[in-house]
Amino acid sequence: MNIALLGYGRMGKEIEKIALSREHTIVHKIQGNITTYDFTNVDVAIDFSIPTAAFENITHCIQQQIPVISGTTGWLEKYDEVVALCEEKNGTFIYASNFSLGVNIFFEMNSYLAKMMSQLEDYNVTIEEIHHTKKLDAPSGTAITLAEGIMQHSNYNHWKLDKAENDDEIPITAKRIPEVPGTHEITYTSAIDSISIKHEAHNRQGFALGAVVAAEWIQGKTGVFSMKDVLNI
Ligand SMILES: NC(=O)C1=CN([C@@H]2O[C@H](COP(=O)(O)OP(=O)(O)OC[C@H]3O[C@@H](n4cnc5c(N)ncnc54)[C@H](OP(=O)(O)O)[C@@H]3O)[C@@H](O)[C@H]2O)C=CC1
Ligand SMILES: O=C(O)C1=N[C@H](C(=O)O)C[C@H](O)C1
Repeated sequence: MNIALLGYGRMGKEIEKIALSREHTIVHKIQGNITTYDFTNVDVAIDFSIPTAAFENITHCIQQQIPVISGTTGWLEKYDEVVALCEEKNGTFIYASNFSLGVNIFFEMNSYLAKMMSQLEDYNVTIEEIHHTKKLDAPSGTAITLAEGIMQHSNYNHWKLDKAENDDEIPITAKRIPEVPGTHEITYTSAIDSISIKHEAHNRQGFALGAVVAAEWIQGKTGVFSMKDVLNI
């Protein structure tokens, strides 16, 4: 595949390594103003840029009929607009707050646990995420996806950064510690005990591999997909 990297920071560089090891070619490493690049020979664009650039990057590719994989977090208020454009243009798009296989298994565990806990009123849930100090957004996209998974199966209706103010809010704590690639923990606490599940990334390889696998999987397909589709879980 000929890949255009939209964003060539920590993730862009990690994706390049994995893509080259799987015999793909990087045709562009785009760090700004996407409109100046020629997409004629591009099979797929992989966007790991910054929250303020993701929407323009993604919509530009959809307009040019280039399939897009996006892992950028912090721009999701415009997700529905991207879906609408994709449908209008018969385009191809995958967003995932987290592309790693481990976290996608963890998402399933989170839903299963939320279902079991939904009848147990003595327990309150909290989410904690820890990331490196260069991260621009808080809470992490993964923490938001985890909160959404809990809300689907419980009486919680919102998430709230730091302290919850109402009973139907899931509090999310975001900690920033140098060099941490990404840790997420969900804890249910009662007066009697606590139950926790945790995912800890040791490096960025899992995120990058998942994004490249998604780019390979999406070839020849049209529509809006998720990592659940890619991994068939
Ligand atoms: N879904 C997932 O699995 C994962 C998602 N992420 C997310 O991916 C994103 C990138 O993370 P990370 O690589 O660590 O961040 P970095 O800051 O290391 O990289 C972002 C890069 O985007 C560049 N950039 C700035 N403006 C644009 C633009 N208009 N178009 C393209 N690129 C641009 C930046 O350039 P410059 O420095 O010159 O501004 C920088 O090199 C974040 O939103 C992060 O949360 C991260 C890991 C996993
Ligand atoms: O910024 C990061 O580094 C990460 N961002 C993603 C997120 O916001 O969930 C995924 C991963 O945890 C690393």
